[in-house]
Amino acid sequence: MRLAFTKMHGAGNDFVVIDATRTPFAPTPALLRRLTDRRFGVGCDQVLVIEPPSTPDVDFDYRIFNADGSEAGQCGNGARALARYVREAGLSDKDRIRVRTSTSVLELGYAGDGLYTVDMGVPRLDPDEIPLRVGARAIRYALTLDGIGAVEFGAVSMGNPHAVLPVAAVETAPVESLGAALQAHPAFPQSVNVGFLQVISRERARLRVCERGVGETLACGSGACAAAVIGQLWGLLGEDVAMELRGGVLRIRWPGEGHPVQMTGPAETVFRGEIEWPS
Ligand SMILES: N[C@@H](CCC[C@H](N)C(=O)O)C(=O)O
Repeated sequence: MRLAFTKMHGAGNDFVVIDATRTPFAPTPALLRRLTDRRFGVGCDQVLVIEPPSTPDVDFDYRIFNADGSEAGQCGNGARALARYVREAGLSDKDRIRVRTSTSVLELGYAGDGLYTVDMGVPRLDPDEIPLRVGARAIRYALTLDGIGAVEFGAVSMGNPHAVLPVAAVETAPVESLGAALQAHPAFPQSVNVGFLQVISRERARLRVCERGVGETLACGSGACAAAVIGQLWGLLGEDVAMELRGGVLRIRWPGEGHPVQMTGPAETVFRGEIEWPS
């Protein structure tokens, strides 16, 4: 059988997009490995699957699989790629579409100049919703990690769990080692995406993210939203922030608690292809 796919990226966070709007796609772990593996397969951080809507209030369902095969509830960069895919493939003639992930409903649209905007929904700050096992909600949490010591961070769910750590310089931050240690901590029962945030001014910050199920990526859209929310709650960032990631810049707007986060950034199509499956 031949499986058609589209390789895309959003600020360097790369995807294999499968259009399952006409033909159902039920990925096995082996097929996901073939699609995500950068040496023995196509290669990507996430596989994104577009499906027919499961409820009438959305245009499409949107499933997200990390490189390790785990399924995630949110992918902000992927949502911009999806908005571009739907436009290019002529799957909808609407200016804005609504998509359902396993945890969230997102609204996506073209913003002009090659940029796409995603309404990422209202950030969830209650520890039970993240989920984070620490007791009461706080602006900063602390955990003691074996061989590392005490680590302070903010935490939020953007439809997936995020921890955000303040750093003096992202270039020297121990992204993979500290990221992996926090991801394995029992306080995060579903693991966590870990962002390292360097604030430059109230409108500008740098961010590196160790993603759950992947490792460090060139950009993480939900991570950029999480960092903007936590940075604002800490009183360090304003409502509009240019978040500089290794693969590009995302603009994040959050008017404050109870409001949804808007993320604007690029989405590119790299190439289209087919694989034989099973090979
Ligand atoms: N790249 C993403 C997030 C993908 C999912 C994440 N690794 C998780 O497991 O929650 C983004 O742009 O938001």
